[in-house]
Amino acid sequence: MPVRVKICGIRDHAGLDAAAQAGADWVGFVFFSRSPRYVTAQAASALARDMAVDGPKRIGLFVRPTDDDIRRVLDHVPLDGLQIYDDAGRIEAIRTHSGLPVWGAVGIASRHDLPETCRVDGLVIESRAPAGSDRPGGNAHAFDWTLTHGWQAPVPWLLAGGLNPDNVQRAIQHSGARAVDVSSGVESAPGVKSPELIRRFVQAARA
Ligand SMILES: O=C(O)c1ccccc1N[C@@H]1O[C@H](COP(=O)(O)O)[C@@H](O)[C@H]1O
Repeated sequence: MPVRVKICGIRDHAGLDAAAQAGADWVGFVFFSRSPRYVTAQAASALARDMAVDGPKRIGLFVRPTDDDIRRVLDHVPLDGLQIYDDAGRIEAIRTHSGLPVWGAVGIASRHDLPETCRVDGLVIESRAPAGSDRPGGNAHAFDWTLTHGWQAPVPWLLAGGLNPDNVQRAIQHSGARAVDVSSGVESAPGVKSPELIRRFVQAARA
């Protein structure tokens, strides 16, 4: 099974088309207004509705959302799953209410942060946000990939944080990840996806 790839922070058709043509498994839409990758529900709807049924699955990323925040987006955008930054109990509740597959994001500083049990559909394992950052992810910040080596993950997981076309293969080898997630590392400027970097990233992850 090839390594699976998520391209997060899609904001325009150029990025979306590049991700789909490169064969990405998932694309992410960021519904967090402090992010340079923020998209409104209306903008994401225009992108998501044009996607082929056999193309990448559509993941909505939320940071500490209320149920209404999620409902307002789902009223417009046909999402296939949610990526949530919140505490474990709240993420499980969102899974119950939304009826969609839910991935919980977990910031890792040491091996002790890796969950041994959970009640979600997947985990996004990434570095803790650096001090002073106003967002919990999307900081182009990597952690020690060997921390996940040999971890008995309770559910499928993605490796994220600071990945790019030049380091993704090393990251896969050191971490043992079978799925990877990237945002900053495939951009020419914050929030601007580069079709060329997207192509190179997917190719490198699957090499
Ligand atoms: O991309 C963002 O701006 C963002 C904002 C808030 C939470 C998460 C965010 N992005 C996610 O963070 C990881 C790693 O991103 P990067 O490759 O280091 O930029 C990834 O899951 C993004 O989807």
